[in-house]
Amino acid sequence: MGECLSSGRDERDREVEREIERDKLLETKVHKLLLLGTGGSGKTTFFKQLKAIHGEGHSQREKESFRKQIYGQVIESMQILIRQCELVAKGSPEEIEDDDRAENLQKVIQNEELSEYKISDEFEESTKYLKALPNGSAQIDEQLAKHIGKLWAECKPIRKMFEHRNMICVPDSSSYFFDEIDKIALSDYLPDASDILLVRYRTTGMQEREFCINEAIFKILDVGGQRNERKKWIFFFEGVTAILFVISLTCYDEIPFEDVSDLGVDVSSSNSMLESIKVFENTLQLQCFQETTFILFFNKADLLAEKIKHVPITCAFPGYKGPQEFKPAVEYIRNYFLSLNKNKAREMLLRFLYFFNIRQKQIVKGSFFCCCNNTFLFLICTVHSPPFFFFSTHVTTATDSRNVEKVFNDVQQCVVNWSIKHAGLD
Ligand SMILES: Nc1nc2c(ncn2[C@@H]2O[C@H](COP(=O)(O)OP(=O)(O)OP(=O)(O)O)[C@@H](O)[C@H]2O)c(=O)[nH]1
Ligand SMILES: [Mg+2]
Repeated sequence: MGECLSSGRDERDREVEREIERDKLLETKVHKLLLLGTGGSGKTTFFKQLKAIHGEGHSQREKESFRKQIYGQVIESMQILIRQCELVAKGSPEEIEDDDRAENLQKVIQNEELSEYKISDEFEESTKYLKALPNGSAQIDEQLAKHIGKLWAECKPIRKMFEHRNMICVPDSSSYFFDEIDKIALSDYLPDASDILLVRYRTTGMQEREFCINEAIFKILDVGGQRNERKKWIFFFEGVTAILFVISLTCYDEIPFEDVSDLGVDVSSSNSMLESIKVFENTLQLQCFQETTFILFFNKADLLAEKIKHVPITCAFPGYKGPQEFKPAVEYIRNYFLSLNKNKAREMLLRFLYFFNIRQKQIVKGSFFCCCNNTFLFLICTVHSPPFFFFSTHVTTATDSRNVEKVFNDVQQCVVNWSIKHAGLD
């Protein structure tokens, strides 16, 4: 009986020790999460959201810098739209041969009436004003706002050209800023939360921040996703706990920014989704990530819900035979990305397949699917852990704070559980 009591006490002591170790691990360990993905997928938008939700928010200086970015995006977008309308409306290949965007665009819209892109004389003053702005001018005053507002509200060719923004690198969010032009032109204008999330600014280099999410410490790194920026990724690979790989669900009909302005690129073989697939595949194969957790964000769900009604995903996935509807399309894209994994130890049908229901905070062993609020979570582990790593996938809208907050709570739990398991403290 005495032996029984003492062995029970030993067991309890060990459990208490493990709990202390676990708490220590959570308090001291900094989980390094690296945001990767091609340009425009939404990495910085996630980063900004985390700053707003779990960080100190944006300072006055940062807001002033975002204001400058917004001015830049609005002016550049309208200038591109004007130029493309003018070039395409000319209709003669000789006249546009020095401009790749227009050349590419003409191939796509050759069945349309090109004269529909001709901007009529009543807008001449406005187009002249915008074209005469010096390069990099970054200030929107009342007068400039009047011209931009008029072109956006009344000029049909501009609206029509905006529908082809995927071919000419005009960001989706430019329509939002055109609509808000009067607010932006106010002398005391400072961007609000939505403006900050929607401005498009290509990241160069890297920005990092530490966030405390549910008492665990995360260092999150945001890097640039454009081709020349991707060459720098390797400098940030050391000590990564998990890769947060962001994929734009809407880029299946887009041309990569680098190809739009590259002379001689064949647009028929240039596609942002194919580029994202290639980059993901290459990242999976890197030796240093063979035991790293991958968390995939299939982002811009809100935009896909609209785009899928007009543009089939077969542009990038000719093998897709399902309906052009949101759910089956996302499911197909998600499975396509997961199928790129060639690491046997990571493979889906491992001997143990666990699905982790975050809401109920319990592991359900052997079930095949678990769906919590549009978020599919796969927790895959090898039979002989460690090594122990998993894939999890989330369908996200990075501009939606509530969605990001929920997704990161899930990510936090997964990463922390992984750390506990990895340290042998589960
Ligand atoms: N509507 C919508 N817009 C989004 C979403 N995610 C990102 N965006 C917008 O997409 C644009 C590009 O997002 P970024 O976060 O700058 O992309 P990035 O991956 O950091 O791009 P790089 O810095 O070039 O690598 C911005 O205008 C964002 O506001 C989303 O889920 N929904
Ligand atoms: Mg960025």
